Amino acid sequence: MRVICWKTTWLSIQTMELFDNLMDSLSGQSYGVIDSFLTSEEINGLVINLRKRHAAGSFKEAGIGQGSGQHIQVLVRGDQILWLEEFSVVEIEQVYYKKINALIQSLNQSCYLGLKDFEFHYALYPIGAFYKRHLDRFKTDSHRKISVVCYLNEDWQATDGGELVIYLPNKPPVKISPVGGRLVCFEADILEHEVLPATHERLSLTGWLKTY
Ligand SMILES: O=C(O)CCC(=O)C(=O)O
Ligand SMILES: [Fe+2]
Repeated sequence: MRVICWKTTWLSIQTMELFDNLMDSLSGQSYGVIDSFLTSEEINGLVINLRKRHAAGSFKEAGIGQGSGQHIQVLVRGDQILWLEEFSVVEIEQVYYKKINALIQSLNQSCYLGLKDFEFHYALYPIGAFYKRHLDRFKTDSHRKISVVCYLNEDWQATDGGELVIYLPNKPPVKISPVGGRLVCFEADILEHEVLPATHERLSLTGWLKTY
């Protein structure tokens, strides 16, 4: 369990505006997007780290379910993942965590979400891999409040596919392209979503903001 250090974070006016827009969107339609949450240097650093660990064989086929009930099901999801561990966090991951902590602080201050913890994994979707329509929150784990996906694909084109499709109640689904640096947040227990296959490897950092 990670302990979040509630240091006062000084956010730029621009970041505050981005967070405010995200929170409006989250409270209005249960999802929100921040473009350019990461700079291209940050994306680059994370991708280098992701690729190094992938080459070292640290990634595993992602499973479905939780704990010992987890099983691998390529017909449902075809991504490979690596969880970020608290004690092996390299500098560039700390930069990411710092931004996530600032976001958590804003969400708690404005939306009273009581977020205290988070967990993230790298995800690599090989060409053609997908993740069928699903809900992120496990039936037995009500602590995952907000799902957060940050994309690490530089030069992603609309024709590359790999969109995240979010299914909204009583509205047409929304398709979001996994453009590098883009951050998508949505309510983990409310919005079903899926990942469409892509014509390129699709990289991301995916995680959850939790109440404990
Ligand atoms: O990568 C995405 O766009 C979403 C991933 C996802 O739904 C998940 O890992 O649960
Ligand atoms: Fe998901």
